[in-house]
Amino acid sequence: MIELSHINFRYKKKKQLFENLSLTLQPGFIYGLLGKNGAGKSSLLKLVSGLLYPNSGQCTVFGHHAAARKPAMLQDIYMIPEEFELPPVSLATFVKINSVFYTRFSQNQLNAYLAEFELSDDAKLSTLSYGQKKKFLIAFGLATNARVLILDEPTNGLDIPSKSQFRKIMAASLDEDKIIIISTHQVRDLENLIDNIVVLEQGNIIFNYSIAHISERLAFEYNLAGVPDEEILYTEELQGRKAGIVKNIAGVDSRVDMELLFNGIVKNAPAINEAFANLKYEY
Ligand SMILES: Nc1ncnc2c1ncn2[C@@H]1O[C@H](COP(=O)(O)OP(=O)(O)OP(=O)(O)O)[C@@H](O)[C@H]1O
Repeated sequence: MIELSHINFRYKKKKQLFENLSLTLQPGFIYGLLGKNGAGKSSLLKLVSGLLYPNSGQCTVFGHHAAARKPAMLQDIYMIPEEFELPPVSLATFVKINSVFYTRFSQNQLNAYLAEFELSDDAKLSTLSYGQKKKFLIAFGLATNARVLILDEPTNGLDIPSKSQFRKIMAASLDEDKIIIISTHQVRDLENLIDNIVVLEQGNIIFNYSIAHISERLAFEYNLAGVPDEEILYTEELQGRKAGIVKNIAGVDSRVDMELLFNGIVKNAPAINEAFANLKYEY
């Protein structure tokens, strides 16, 4: 479990970013971390991986204090940042040097992921494209079998077939011990992959629900003509029609449209959250 409790954090000479922020992330789930530019997503991920220290409050990762960055925690967490630099060595050399830090690293799994992404381990990292480097890091990160995998904009730079491979590989790699956090603006890339959505705005968590609860409480409509106003939570123009989010009165689970949902939350989080009143959690 990852537990952020009562976190206060500000960058030097900047205003407070997180004020009394608390968040619990459970194993066995893939979390989508969303938010506009500057909302605090990368900062939150850095707090979880111990790369930033809170001014007060604490973050624990499977019981370890993230900020202490002890080996026991570091071998259980792998973060793929949005921007990275890789040394000018072959994939195999990188793996040889870095895999020793991860006690559950599996070469067999790595080989399978590399094959899926059509990467050969004798290639030099410096000769790979950005998308290929990213695929390599995703493959390596998964093969570490760290219980916490953090991916910042993982599908950025991936072509369309690679995005489907990514979804397939991620979904298959999740087990009941793992926590996967994916931060992204490419919300459509998360469809059918994530279990929970956490939305940040100016350092505050403005939405935090599971996809199961969302599809139970909300419905996504592409033609709102005839829908009574009191059932409508959010509307936008889509190809000349009014699309939007409505209360799921029928109670039939609906398909979650991530883009509509995100737009709705950003425009009017209180109205969307209202639909989740009296929700009973069954963790
Ligand atoms: N190293 C830093 N020093 C000072 N301020 C920073 C630093 N990094 C981020 N910030 C500020 O903290 C706030 C949150 O930034 P952060 O990078 O966490 O947002 P984000 O949600 O990841 O944004 P994006 O979607 O653009 O990547 C922003 O106002 C940003 O200017």
